[in-house]
Amino acid sequence: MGIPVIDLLGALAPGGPRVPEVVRQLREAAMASGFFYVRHHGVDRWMVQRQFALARELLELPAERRAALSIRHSPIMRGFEALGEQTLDAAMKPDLKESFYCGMDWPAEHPFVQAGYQTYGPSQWPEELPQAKGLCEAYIAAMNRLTERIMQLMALSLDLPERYFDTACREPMVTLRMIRYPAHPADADERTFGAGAHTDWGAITVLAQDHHGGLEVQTPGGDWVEAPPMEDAFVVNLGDMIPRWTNGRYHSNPHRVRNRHSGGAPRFSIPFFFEPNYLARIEAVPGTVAPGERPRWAPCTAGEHLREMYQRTYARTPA
Ligand SMILES: O=C(O)CCC(=O)C(=O)O
Ligand SMILES: [Fe+2]
Repeated sequence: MGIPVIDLLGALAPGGPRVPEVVRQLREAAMASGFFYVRHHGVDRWMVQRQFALARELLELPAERRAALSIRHSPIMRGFEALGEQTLDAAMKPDLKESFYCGMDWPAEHPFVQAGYQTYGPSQWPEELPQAKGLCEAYIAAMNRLTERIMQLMALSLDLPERYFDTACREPMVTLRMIRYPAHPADADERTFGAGAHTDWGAITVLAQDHHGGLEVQTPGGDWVEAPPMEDAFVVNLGDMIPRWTNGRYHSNPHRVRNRHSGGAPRFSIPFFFEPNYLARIEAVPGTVAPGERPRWAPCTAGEHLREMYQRTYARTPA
């Protein structure tokens, strides 16, 4: 089973001619692995290319500069993650990747910033790259538009009103991550990964990957399939909040990365993580719990859910 490709042409705006067809395809993908490609997604190609160029510049800053702007210095995990700092699959070795995390620019007086809530606070921008903040914020704005639309299509796919999730998605928790994976070592054992098998934690992840490949996705049957790069397409996958929101009807499947096909070059990828508002209540939506049955998950807030997940893989507690 491959990963389906969903063409968003004619479905990016409410009332578009292809909305019913896209909603059907989305439902099918969400009930299978929770992974799909999107084409004609409305994000300019040059914007994605520019973002990859920036990812390279960021992750090629001298190691001591990156260490000075480490996520360890940020209560909300913004900044640079070093090689081996995260272990996405606790049964495996630490991940062979390094990354830069940033987010939206919230005003210091916003109540969520004041409260120190995860994701709502300042990023750490390197002064050597003065263009970084503007580029990332523009990219995040484009990703926000795309994900908000995917959430609307998802609402339709659950026979809910198109704007059902809009309120929960206001002032969302978003994280943009730029990752560099060194080439997979020739002598690596089977416990070595660029990113160990994991599910994403939020609602929607939109991933731009370079041309090297290396992402693998677990199918509902348990096999691992490659999610090869596709020009001008993003890989979209559902995170753990979606099963919680749909009482298990939609899936967030494990995936992992090994940079094995690049001929020794590093692999870059840019995942954008979209989660609802920190205070949004995540509980089974209407129509997903059969009469007489109990929901599979206890309700929680989106913030509680995310906080628990960071704690598990970084062995530290963000706000
Ligand atoms: O680099 C990739 O292709 C995937 C990264 C990923 O799964 C993540 O950051 O959650
Ligand atoms: Fe992931």
